[in-house]
Amino acid sequence: MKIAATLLPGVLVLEPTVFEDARGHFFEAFNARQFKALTGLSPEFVQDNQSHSKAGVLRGLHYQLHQPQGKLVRVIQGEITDVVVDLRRQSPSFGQWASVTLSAQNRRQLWIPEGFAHGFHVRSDIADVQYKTTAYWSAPDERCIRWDDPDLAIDWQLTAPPLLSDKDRQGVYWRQAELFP
Ligand SMILES: Cc1cn([C@H]2C[C@H](O)[C@@H](COP(=O)(O)OP(=O)(O)O[C@H]3O[C@@H](C)C(=O)[C@@H](O)[C@H]3O)O2)c(=O)[nH]c1=O
Repeated sequence: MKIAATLLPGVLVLEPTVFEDARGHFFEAFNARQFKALTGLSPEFVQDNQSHSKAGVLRGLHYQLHQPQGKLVRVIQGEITDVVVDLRRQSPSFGQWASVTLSAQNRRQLWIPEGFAHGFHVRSDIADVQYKTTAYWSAPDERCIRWDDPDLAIDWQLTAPPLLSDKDRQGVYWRQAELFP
């Protein structure tokens, strides 16, 4: 497993070691001991989520306010632009965003600690995205920031208007977003 930093402190890119043979390949998608050795962290994951999306779908930017979720995200089919926004008031990168291409081919995983809003845009015909979370989903605790907020000015590298959920169309502007207590 290789690890690389991103522009946002605490957000990490992990790349598993892949063993190829005549049958195909094998890799450990998650190994708690190795994760701790590389990151110093021992997150307790309580949910494994999986979503399937069509080309052009954009989900986000989501976070939970009182029960924040750390997320370990990977793509098992297709390719996405994965985006995080730092909502941690004390952080040197507060209000900044970073994006990483995650695909079934590059097998990269993004570790997003608690304190970030998260979203992704699907660049391939379909994308199956799988992510582990450190807190349970709580509908009343969910918040959504607009993906196209002009102050955040995220470069999603879109070539067409994205396909959004009704909920995501009603995301709030960054300036009005509720921040972690
Ligand atoms: C997130 C979630 C949704 N659901 C249900 C609610 C709803 O009926 C259906 C679809 O939910 P959503 O529209 O919120 O799904 P989606 O827009 O894919 O939401 C996800 O987006 C990405 C970017 C994230 O970071 C995730 O944390 C999550 O917020 O699934 C659960 O049962 N458990 C969950 O953990």
